[in-house]
Amino acid sequence: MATERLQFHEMGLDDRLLKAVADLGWSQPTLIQEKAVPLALEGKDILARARTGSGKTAAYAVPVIQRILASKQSVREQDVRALILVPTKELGQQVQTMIRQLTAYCSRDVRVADISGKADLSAQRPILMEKPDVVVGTPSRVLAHLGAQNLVLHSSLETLVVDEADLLFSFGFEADLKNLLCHLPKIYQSFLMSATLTEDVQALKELLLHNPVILKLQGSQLPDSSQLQQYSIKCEEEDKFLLIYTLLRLRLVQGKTLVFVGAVDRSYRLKLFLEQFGIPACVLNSELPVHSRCHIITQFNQGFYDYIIATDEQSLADPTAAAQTPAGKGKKKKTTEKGGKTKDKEYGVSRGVDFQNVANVINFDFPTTVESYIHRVGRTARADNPGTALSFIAHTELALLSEVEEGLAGDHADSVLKPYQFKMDEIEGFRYRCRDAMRSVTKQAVREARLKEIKQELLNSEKLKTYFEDNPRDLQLLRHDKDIHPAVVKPHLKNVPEYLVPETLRSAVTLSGRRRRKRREKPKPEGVVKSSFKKNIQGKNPLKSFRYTGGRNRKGKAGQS
Ligand SMILES: Nc1ncnc2c1ncn2[C@@H]1O[C@H](COP(=O)(O)OP(=O)(O)OP(=O)(O)O)[C@@H](O)[C@H]1O
Repeated sequence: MATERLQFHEMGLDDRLLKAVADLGWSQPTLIQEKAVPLALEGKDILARARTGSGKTAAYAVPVIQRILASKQSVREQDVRALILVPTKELGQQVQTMIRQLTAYCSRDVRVADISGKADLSAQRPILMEKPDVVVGTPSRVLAHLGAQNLVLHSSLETLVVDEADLLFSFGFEADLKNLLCHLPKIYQSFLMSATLTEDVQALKELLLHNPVILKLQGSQLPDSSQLQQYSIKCEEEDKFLLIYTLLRLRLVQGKTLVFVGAVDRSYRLKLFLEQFGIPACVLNSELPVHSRCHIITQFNQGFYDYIIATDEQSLADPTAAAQTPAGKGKKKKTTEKGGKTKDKEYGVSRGVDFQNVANVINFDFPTTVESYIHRVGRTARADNPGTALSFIAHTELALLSEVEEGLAGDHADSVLKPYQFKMDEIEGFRYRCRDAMRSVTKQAVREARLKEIKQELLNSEKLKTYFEDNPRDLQLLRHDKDIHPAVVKPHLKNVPEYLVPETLRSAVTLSGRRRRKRREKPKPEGVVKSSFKKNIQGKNPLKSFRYTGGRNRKGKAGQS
């Protein structure tokens, strides 16, 4: 239904900006944009809390760009006018991309540089010497450049944005941020943006904002159940593998899916496990170079992969904390994992990264904090899209589930996770195959999978390109080195014999990669969200026809209580 929402063209924005917004297909501002943009254009400091995926980036980017465009009408020296602080490199690149999209018709007038990447300070110096209008970076990076005099802000800066504000302190940026403030002028406009309002944000508010307008939008921190459906399934550790196999192999979960696990090792375990059934997934973790991480996200967004197995930043708090250890909460961040592997402390998958069109988020391991749950689940149901979140809960994670439910219940009655009644006994037939597959996923296989990833990185490395040009033999050796994790894939596991498929699903699922004839879907009445979980022939969600305990329901009637 058309609302009386203030429209972009009623905000007094530059035509070039409006054209770019139209190109992005944004027919109207989101709620946070509608509220924040006019206030920002009035010059107010803003503290905004709005749920994940609600369009906070453009809520500050649009006024930042507008202000720069307006100032360019008078002859002024080229200078850095806006600084956007982000907690992670992924987010840095994403913010830069969004600003580039919004300045598609005025890219000469508004130049943006993201310095959060891994390049040497000296390599980034020339970029900063050109004084881009907008600089995006992590606090440590920005501080390093300020210290090296590559960046001077005390006379030119007009706007400071702190994106994902709650994360900056928890990522250990507090000292950097305080030092950084000494380099800023006395007066500038500030924005603090966050999906969660923590004590850290409160502390930041005192530090950065002057008499701000506080926009605390939407009661709930996550979309309500008409847009986002949240479920939990109680199961034991081994069942997690059985469940994910069933959900993905029988395509009960459809569409792009992010699977979160609690540790890097575990992500490779899961990847290798799924690979044996012919289910390809890529891993995303802090050990991968930033370039590769961003590449994976871009490729996922472009539809090259359906599944990403991600280790989010909570695992940095305690790398050994897989599913079994709910006590990771509040622990100090480490930057090395077992075995001395260096992790990137400026890595974050679940915070702010705009994975596009994610239909499902699966918490294979449950997150250790309420915030982490919100941010992980917030990767789906973004903007106006529907989404589903499904959490596997081992008994060691029950306390965490209660904590999250409590945290969300205060927020919105709709937010509470509904139990997914799953007939585990009907998929018992798959257990043997899963055990068979798990036997191949040895520590050695996991180690080799990690090595393979590194080998791939070496082959793709821009930095090593010239080295390989000078030393082609090394490149050949690396290329023709025997595949590091040889055929753990067992071809016989790829196919699912029909007799193993629960009766209730036989007519609905896709086996051996062959699709059954698609049923033409009736157009849905307005407002009905299409579930991303595949429906069975009776039109019921097949997952709901399973019961974890209790009697069988051969007819496939919905068994959810
Ligand atoms: N006015 C709009 N209309 C439609 N889509 C929009 C609009 N504004 C932003 N979007 C899209 O919504 C998605 C989410 O936006 P964004 O990443 O800014 O959310 P966010 O609030 O910063 O989320 P998070 O808290 O997770 O960082 C993006 O894909 C963006 O392109």
